Amino acid sequence: MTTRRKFPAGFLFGAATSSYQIEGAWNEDGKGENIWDTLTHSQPECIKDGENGDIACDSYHLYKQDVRMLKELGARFYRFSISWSRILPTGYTNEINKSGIEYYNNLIDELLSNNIEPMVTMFHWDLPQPLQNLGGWTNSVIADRFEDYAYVLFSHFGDKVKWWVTINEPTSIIMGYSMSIGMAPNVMTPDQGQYLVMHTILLAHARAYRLYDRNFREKQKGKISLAHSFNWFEPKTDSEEDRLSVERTLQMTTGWVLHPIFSSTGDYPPLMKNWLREKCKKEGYKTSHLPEFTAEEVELIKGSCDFLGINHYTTFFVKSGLSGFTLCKDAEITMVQDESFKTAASMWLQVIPSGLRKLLSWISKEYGKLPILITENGYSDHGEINDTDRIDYFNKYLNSLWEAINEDGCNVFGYTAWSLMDNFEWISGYTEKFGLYHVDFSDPERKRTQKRSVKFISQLFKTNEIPLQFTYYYDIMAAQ
Ligand SMILES: O=S(=O)(O)CCCN1CCN(CCO[C@@H]2O[C@H](CO)[C@@H](O)[C@H](O)[C@H]2O)CC1
Repeated sequence: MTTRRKFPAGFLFGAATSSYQIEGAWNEDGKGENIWDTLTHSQPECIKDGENGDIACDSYHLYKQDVRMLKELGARFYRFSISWSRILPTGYTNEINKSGIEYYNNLIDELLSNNIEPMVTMFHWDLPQPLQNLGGWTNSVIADRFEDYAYVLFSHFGDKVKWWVTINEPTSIIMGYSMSIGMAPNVMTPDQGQYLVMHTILLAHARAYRLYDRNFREKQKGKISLAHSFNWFEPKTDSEEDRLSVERTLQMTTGWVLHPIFSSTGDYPPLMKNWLREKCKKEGYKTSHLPEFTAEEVELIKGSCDFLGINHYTTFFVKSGLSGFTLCKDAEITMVQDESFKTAASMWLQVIPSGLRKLLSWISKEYGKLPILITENGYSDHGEINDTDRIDYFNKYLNSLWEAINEDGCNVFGYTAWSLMDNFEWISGYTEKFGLYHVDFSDPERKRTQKRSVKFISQLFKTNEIPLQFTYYYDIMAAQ
């Protein structure tokens, strides 16, 4: 299209990373061990290239270079995560690591002196190992530990940090307790395990939110959310059973997280409660795998977000029944891909931009015009400097976002590119690259180099308008 597509005035553009993926200094200056240190050291076979985050991008020492890159991008904010075990080496607040506090204060001050807003993710998967030894997120006591950790963060950084994301991607965290794909802590719990993990995560998130309400909000005036991984789903065929499968998948992956927080009733989605009660009974279990919230817990969680953070990458096609890959076994559905769409270096990531507009409209229909921040969106390749596929991806997804805002009236107030720079991509190690900046992991200096997509993103960030000279034609989904 040749029409100029401008985002609303004041639209917030930024870039994101996470502590374990970029910092390195895994055991430096008093940092404690976390579950990704444990996994990559004791089970390197879980990682595609056997690699780890011991050094990663070495941002613990090179954070000033990272801020320079954000400045060059014209980023309004930087979404980074704080390593729980760098602040609290044992996970408990009996020992607060001064060097950890100092590192994040230095990073925050460097950002603020460059007019870049710090946006802090409190937990991005790197749980202190001692807390995993208690059972990790399957143990509801972690909600208490998370509230204590939140108190330390609000007290030390809340005067300068006005944007908080409590927990990154609850439905990805459960993978480490329920799927044998190698995500930390890589413990296979019985089927009930993933539901205990989500139960604790929702309580932990809400406890941090209410703590902020009670002790900090009046003085610090910040905003808090969580970041939900929301990949869209399309029915594989237009059969009734495939369309029902999509609705069931949406309720049992996204409703699982958002219904307790954003629905008028709170609590888990009725469809999910009924489906699991029937399924567990049929399979001979005494009770449903889904734990129950008390009435006060329903109230504690309901409304516990000032905005909604959405991480979106791709769309899956869903058919009923279990006949292959699925991210929601209990929904009895299978997720397939359509080879007519381009696939990134990450096999799970297909370029289907219409999915972003559709999921935003689904949220509006389900929960109303919530203020939404896209907290992650990006494309992976093998580290090419001339990353035209990444530009094509951003161009298409930003057009889809623009249409959701301007044609569907969705209340999206910002967008975060994943990621500022190439980094440790979890079980894919360094074999898949999401960065706007290339990082040379064979260079002890971890040299950062601008990729071509920086030209596209920096022009977007600075003009608030989708650059036209990069325009490619939309995929067929958007045309339908
Ligand atoms: O192939 S499978 O589907 O069986 C599992 C593969 C592992 N998935 C990949 C996608 N990730 C959600 C996105 O994960 C997010 O997106 C980024 C890119 O992945 C990460 O770097 C960020 O840390 C994370 O917030 C969850 C873990």
